[in-house]
Amino acid sequence: MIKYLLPSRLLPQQPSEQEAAAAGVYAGAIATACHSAWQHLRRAAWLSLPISLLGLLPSIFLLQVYNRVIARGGTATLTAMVAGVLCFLGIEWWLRRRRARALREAGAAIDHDVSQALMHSMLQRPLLALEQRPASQWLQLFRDVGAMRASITGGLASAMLDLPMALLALIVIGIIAWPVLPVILVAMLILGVLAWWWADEVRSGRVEEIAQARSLDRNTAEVCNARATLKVLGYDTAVRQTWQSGYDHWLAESFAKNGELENAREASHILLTFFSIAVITVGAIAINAQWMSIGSLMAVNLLASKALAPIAQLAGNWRSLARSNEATQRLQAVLEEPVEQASQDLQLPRPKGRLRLDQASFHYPDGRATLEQVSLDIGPGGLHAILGRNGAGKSTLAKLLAGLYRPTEGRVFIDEYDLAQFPRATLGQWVGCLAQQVYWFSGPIIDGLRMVNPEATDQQIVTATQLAGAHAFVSRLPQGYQSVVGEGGAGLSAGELRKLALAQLFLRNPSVLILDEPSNDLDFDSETALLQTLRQIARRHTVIVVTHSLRVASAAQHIYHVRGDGHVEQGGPQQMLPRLFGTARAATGDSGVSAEAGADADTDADTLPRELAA
Ligand SMILES: Nc1ncnc2c1ncn2[C@@H]1O[C@H](COP(=O)(O)OP(=O)(O)OP(=O)(O)O)[C@@H](O)[C@H]1O
Repeated sequence: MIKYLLPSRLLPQQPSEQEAAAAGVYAGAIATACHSAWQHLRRAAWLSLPISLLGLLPSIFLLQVYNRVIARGGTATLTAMVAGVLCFLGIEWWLRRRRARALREAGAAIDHDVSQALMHSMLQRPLLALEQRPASQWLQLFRDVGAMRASITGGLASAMLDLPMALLALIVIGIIAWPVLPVILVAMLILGVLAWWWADEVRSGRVEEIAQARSLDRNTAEVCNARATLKVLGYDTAVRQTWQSGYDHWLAESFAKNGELENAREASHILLTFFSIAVITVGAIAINAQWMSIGSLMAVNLLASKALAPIAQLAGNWRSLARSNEATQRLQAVLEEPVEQASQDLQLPRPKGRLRLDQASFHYPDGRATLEQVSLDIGPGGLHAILGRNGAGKSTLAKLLAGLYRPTEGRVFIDEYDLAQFPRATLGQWVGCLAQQVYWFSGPIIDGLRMVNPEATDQQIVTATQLAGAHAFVSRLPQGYQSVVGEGGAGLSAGELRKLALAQLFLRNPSVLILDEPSNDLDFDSETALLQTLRQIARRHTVIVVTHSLRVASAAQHIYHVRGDGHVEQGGPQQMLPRLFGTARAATGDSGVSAEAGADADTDADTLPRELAA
């Protein structure tokens, strides 16, 4: 953190253009945020100078009261002095408010810039990178931004800004009560050394404590996510024990470190009192020797606390600096990770939907190869099924075709365009996906549908839900399309959620639709209706379905068998299905589909994509 707040000439050399391009585009976000915070911090530092001067007033007032008012009985002088001090107190209050505001603005600049960069960087990363880090870790990173801000707006910043006051207090002490100056200098030295020593102790301990707190957070988040599953499976005892052991470990560490900090704080307090007594003792001796007045001693007592307080305060605030430094390093490392390139300004013609894999291979980061030099030519148009055993690589192939994963070797094309040149946001308009796991954002159903296509008309929304088989059940809800769904789709069944997600996909009207096990959770009639819909859409769009269902596979015109050894074989259903399922074809059950089960009887599915494209 400190590194980023240093003046620019003290900062390490700027990275070369090549290095900057290799790093994430958000790598400079913290430095930029600190630069804007620095403007506010500088204002706070300037404001600290008059505040420091005004901070000397009470001691000068005390000195004058002893030397002029009490010694000479000057009531008029006292009245004038009180009026003057009140006036200056007003000014100090105003200055202090401005300084506090400047610190708040510095904190807000950090919070705003770094949080935004973090959110953008998270949403712009490739899917594979997102899959490597769980949600709880992202939440912790957002909390880290708060830790960075706290070190700027908290006690540490105030202590630093009060350091000029300490210097001024020393100068005044030197002028009005020089015999006690050595005592105060020694006190400052001892407190400074102790602050540094404790800082070291706390720094190392704190990092360990933070690591444990983070691991506990992750564990807690996982248990919270799995709470319903644990209840259903009934094995919460083992999980609770693991969580409890992590929690106890962290609590013990935190308790010990808090103890160390409290010891440091209490020791500072006792030392301050001890030095105050030392000042009075030395002052009394100096008064007896007529080297200074009683007024000077009273004033010096106040001044000594002004000189020593910021140093004592530093001791108690190293913890927030250690936490902030640790948080900043972690955030910097994450922001340096690469993100997807920004979308092109050029509006390219909408592709017809021909997908082509050219000698494409894909390896997961652990080195496992899922696909080896696969070449495929899919579409345009038609219903295509990807089949294979569990773990063979079907979803991986679907993600490659959707541009969600980049091939480690070879290339993937949509029409003549290489997918690698587009960020997912651009590709999403052309290649729509229905994921294996459906997630629905909380809020009214209509908002969730509009989210994917804000320009969709009411008619288009209703047609899309009819086609997806969702209109009937949504209409039956007491609030209809305004019904509020909970986080992740809580309150709806798995099949209902899948139908709504399908409606979202239709609303985007992409050239290629890739559906990962779309008939999961659907009843027989709904699956039949889905097949009818997909076949109709496949007349003008490329529809690719990852499936284990013989009925869905039977409806396809082309089959791609992911063998699990990195290779994919293809052929027509007549040739492939008997080999894969031991039977030539399943009954698709096209007849007798109820209106509630899927596409409404009066919905012309064939016209829907054209209507949505309008
Ligand atoms: N993010 C990942 N990191 C590492 N390996 C992964 C990752 N995702 C999947 N795999 C592995 O890659 C292989 C293929 O996974 P994939 O999800 O493509 O299988 P699938 O054919 O869709 O399986 P299923 O029918 O069970 O859905 C599996 O062995 C899986 O363990």
